Amino acid sequence: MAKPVSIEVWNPNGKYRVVSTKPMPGTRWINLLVLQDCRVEICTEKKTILSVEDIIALIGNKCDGVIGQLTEDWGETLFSALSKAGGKAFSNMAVGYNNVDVNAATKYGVAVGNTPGVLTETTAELAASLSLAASRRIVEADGFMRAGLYDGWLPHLFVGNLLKGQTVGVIGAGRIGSAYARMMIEGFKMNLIYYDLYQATRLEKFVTAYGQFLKASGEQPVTWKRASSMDEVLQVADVISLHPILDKTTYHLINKERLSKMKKEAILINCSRGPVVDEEALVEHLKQNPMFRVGLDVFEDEPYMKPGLADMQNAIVVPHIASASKWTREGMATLAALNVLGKIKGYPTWSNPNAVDPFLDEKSPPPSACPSIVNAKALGLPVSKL
Ligand SMILES: NC(=O)C1=CN([C@@H]2O[C@H](COP(=O)(O)OP(=O)(O)OC[C@H]3O[C@@H](n4cnc5c(N)ncnc54)[C@H](O)[C@@H]3O)[C@@H](O)[C@H]2O)C=CC1
Ligand SMILES: O=C(O)C(=O)CO
Repeated sequence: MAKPVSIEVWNPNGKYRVVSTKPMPGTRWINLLVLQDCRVEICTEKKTILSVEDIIALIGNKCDGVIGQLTEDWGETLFSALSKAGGKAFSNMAVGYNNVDVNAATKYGVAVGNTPGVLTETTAELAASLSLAASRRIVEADGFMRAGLYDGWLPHLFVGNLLKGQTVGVIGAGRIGSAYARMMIEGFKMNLIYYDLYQATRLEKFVTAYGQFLKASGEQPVTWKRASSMDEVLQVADVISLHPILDKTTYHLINKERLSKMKKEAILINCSRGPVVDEEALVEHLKQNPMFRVGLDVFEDEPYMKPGLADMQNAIVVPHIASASKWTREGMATLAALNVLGKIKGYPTWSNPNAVDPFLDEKSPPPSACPSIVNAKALGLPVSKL
């Protein structure tokens, strides 16, 4: 770091120094930290992505914990700097933590938090929005209107796909993948095929029960299938949505060969992480297959798009906004702050990171626990009995 970064300070005389690398939505997260004797320093630098050097400067000589962002490279260098400054806690303001070297954090005794659950429905809603926008060509049609090209109703104007009765394919049927699947099944009566390393039992039960309900109402029941391979999903589904974590096993999960297995008129949605898709291969596929459509919230080299993608009419692109609802972003800030606070105060970790609601209830104080620490086991941290 060359020069000091600009900061805003809350509770200057607080005992514990907590740094947030970005201003975050809402004030509850600040109040919770201040109430527990933290001096909160928020980086207000007008630079979207902070470098490792910027963050080292923010950490300084004494820092108890940091709340960071998914755009930052939290590896050996930063965890070593944080540990030298006496820090024992870091939390991403995100559920995904592929930007964090968890082993390095563990080596330096730093707990790594993330923010599961609070963004499940919001993210799934964006995936559903992109699915609808792509199937009904909403963005193309909007551009056509604004360009003054509409001169009357035509039988062939922006004809898209009907979702009802088609098959939705989910790759990675965890929290978000399952929530998305439910929206598409319940909302549009699509059948489900999914691929995950684990069985999505609750999702399967839901589809079975919903299918029975539809049948009892005299309607066509919906069905589900757990695919034995990802390729089966690609071959069968009309709309495919990607929701796995990003790791070595999911890097370029969708590549040239896999794209070629999908239906020519399929829709591919990605609200997981950009590198899950080989974006260059995708651009080529979009060029060769004009009826194939994609809805992308994430990109391989964010904030950039691969050459040619922005020119494709059959692609809808939005800037990583899947979790961007007010309630969710405020909740993410709260969970991230409570992860850091909990570790500083020596609280145990919450027993179930899939059930973090008690931390989000603004009317009552949060439990004395860290909502979600991903290396809790490796660090031997106690588990909350609450
Ligand atoms: N675009 C955005 O703004 C957002 C993106 N995300 C991304 O979504 C990801 C998923 O989040 P959650 O659903 O909360 O996580 P989760 O852990 O509940 O679900 C991930 C699922 O992926 C599955 N999986 C892992 N490796 C796989 C593989 N090789 N093949 C197939 N499935 C595999 C897991 O078994 C799990 O069921 C996050 O890790 C993050 O990267 C999450 C929130 C917002
Ligand atoms: O939480 C995440 O992983 C995101 O991508 C932003 O919500």
